[in-house]
Amino acid sequence: MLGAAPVAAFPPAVSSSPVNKMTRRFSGSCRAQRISAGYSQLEVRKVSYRPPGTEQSLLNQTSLSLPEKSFGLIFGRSGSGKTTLLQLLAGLSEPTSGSICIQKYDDSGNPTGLPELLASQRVGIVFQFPERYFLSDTILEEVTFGWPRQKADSLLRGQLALKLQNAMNSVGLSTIALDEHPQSLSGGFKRRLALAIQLVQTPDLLLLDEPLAGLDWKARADVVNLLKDLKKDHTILVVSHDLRELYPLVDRSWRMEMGGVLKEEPLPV
Ligand SMILES: Nc1ncnc2c1ncn2[C@@H]1O[C@H](COP(=O)(O)OP(=O)(O)OP(=O)(O)O)[C@@H](O)[C@H]1O
Repeated sequence: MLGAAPVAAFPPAVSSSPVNKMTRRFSGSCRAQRISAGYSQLEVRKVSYRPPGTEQSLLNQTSLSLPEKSFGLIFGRSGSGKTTLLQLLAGLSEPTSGSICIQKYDDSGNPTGLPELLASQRVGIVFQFPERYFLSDTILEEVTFGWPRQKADSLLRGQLALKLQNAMNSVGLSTIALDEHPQSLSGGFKRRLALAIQLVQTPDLLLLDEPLAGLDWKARADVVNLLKDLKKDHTILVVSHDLRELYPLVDRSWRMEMGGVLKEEPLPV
């Protein structure tokens, strides 16, 4: 299990920094040149997985692709392999075969460069009932778990404080007291905190296993609204049985069939 790591006691940065609100004006004959930025997407390519020491494959040639800043949802029967796939994506286990990578494309949809393997440091995962794994006595310690406690120079301290502030802002927790106990929060706010713990690492991909499980109707609506906001800036892949509530957010969806076979199909709602 996790040991007691030193914790930073950095206060959030005081001033709120508006994110890129500057607008540019072009006058006369001066024209804005279109920059071809392209896009990147997560690609799971024919991934199979057989746990070490077992004969049975839990995933069978699973493939999916999810463009950046999209919301993907995997549904299917209990025991079909959905959580196993999230664990592979998070780098907690290695596929037996196949690959998990990020591929860049130009605006015309042509691949640019070689695919890059997805680094586990770039992935945040929130397990089912994440509040059960809160270990610290304060919200600040929980979010900054593992940060250097002392001897950080002022530049690093400033950067970490900004990361903390951005993460708390993005989950709507910027006004809560950071010295409160995490377990004193309501159910919905505990889920917000669990998301902030991942977002503070600025992941490229956010994986959520049953984000609405165990919440009352109000907290569920609260988390759905939060995910709608997060979707604007993050690539999110969710495993859930709560199809009706998440339906408005979903860009791509897949059914996981028993035996770990994944098929892209619309949500049956
Ligand atoms: N390390 C392992 N060794 C052997 N079997 C495993 C291992 N991990 C998971 N399983 C089995 O693999 C199957 C798929 O499990 P998984 O948790 O991925 O399913 P799931 O679709 O997420 O189910 P649920 O919806 O209930 O969470 C289950 O039958 C599970 O018992």
